[in-house]
Amino acid sequence: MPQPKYRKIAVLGYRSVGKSSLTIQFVEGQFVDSYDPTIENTFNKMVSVNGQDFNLQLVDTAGQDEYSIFPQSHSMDIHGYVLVYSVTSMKSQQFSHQTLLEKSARSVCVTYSFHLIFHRVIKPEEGKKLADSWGAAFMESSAKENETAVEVFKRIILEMEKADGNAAPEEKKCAVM
Ligand SMILES: Nc1nc2c(ncn2[C@@H]2O[C@H](COP(=O)(O)OP(=O)(O)OP(=O)(O)O)[C@@H](O)[C@H]2O)c(=O)[nH]1
Repeated sequence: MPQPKYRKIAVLGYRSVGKSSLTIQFVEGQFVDSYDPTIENTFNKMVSVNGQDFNLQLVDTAGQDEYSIFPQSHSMDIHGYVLVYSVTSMKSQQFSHQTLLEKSARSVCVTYSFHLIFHRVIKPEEGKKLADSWGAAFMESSAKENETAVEVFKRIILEMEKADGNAAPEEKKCAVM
């Protein structure tokens, strides 16, 4: 069995788009209904993807806005980024443009939280087009569904593997430990 690979992932995006909810759904398997603005939280999780163990460190960052200064620490030692916006907020999507363009992300996985789906204002094809223009992976997910939250982190692992020049492993089950 190969040694676990350490990977550090930053979860970024506009304020209140579901960064913490998505991360906690992945790490703890539960949906947090309350809203408590994040300063910064770090989580650790071991996952196995295609027979390779990954020791993940997830940095759930404080929500950014037009006035935030992007912390230098979020550009250092990060192997991959999960950029979140809410499909209910055009502003949060436009902001994700800015965040991404400001930095040289090594691997980016874009995810869209189904935040109050009845008020969706951004169509999936719009998100896909945007992600394609960055060469980023695209996914829609809901922090209420464990399966889609797991898929997001599985996808960013695969994107990081590709960026490392490792042949993209075949699609197999992702086991969360
Ligand atoms: N219905 C629904 N609500 C969500 C979803 N994701 C997050 N929420 C709700 O949206 C609110 C904000 O979620 P958070 O996860 O705290 O957002 P955040 O981006 O971490 O917030 P900041 O750290 O302040 O930027 C909470 O009340 C969550 O319960 C989702 O996928 N579906």
